[in-house]
Amino acid sequence: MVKTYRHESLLGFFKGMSFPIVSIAVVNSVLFGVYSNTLLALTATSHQQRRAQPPSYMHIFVAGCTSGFLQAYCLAPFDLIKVRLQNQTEPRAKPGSPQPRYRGPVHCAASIFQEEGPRGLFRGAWALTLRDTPTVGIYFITYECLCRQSTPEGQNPSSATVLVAGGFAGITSWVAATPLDVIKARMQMAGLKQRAYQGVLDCIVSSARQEGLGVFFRGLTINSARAFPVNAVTFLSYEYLLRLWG
Ligand SMILES: C[N+](C)(C)CCCC[C@H](N)C(=O)O
Repeated sequence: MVKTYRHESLLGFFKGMSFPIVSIAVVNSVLFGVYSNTLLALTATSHQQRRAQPPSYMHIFVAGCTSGFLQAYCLAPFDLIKVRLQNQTEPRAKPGSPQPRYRGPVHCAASIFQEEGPRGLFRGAWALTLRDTPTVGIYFITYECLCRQSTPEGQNPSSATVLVAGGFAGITSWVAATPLDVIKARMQMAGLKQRAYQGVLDCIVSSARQEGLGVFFRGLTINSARAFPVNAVTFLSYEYLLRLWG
């Protein structure tokens, strides 16, 4: 954090932000929409009915994994651009300093498209899918379990319960997701700052061989620190919007 601030000023912390802000609405819409509609297909209960007829944890896990798998492909291009921009560490425009490779998210997308073709925008998508499919299942199971433990049967959880359950769902799912999150980011940077890999398995094996197993938990602390507030607010919005419109 100190180096980023000194090297790139406060703006360094908001690099690559415009795309995630635009994309997170679409990705969350797919994430929560597929989850809720898969539960509707599995249990024939709407969101409101599920408080009185709670789905089984198996159904919640299946719906979460389905949602994680489908939202990964919506997320992949936006996530790639975010990682590429966040890994540009050239100092802010100082005379004589080397210019960063990408001038911004649109230039980044156009450069990847020109240099690597449309498939280039899905670099790291497999690792992202492997990361998100099981961990979104864990995400929703954790949320539902904590809500049920703190809410009388048949009632809606309170705002405090939703915030705490959502926050811990975020942390739990990111703890499970961080190893593959590291691999995903390396696959997305392959060929630029990272050596090119022969695939996800090659990236996992060579990273473990060269840097030890600790490499798979790089970023866990920062991921967890941001995961609580982000997902607490996400679930509160989800619950209240559905109560308003559901
Ligand atoms: C499944 N995985 C842990 C990767 C993400 C689940 C939480 C996603 C949330 N939008 C966030 O940014 O934290």
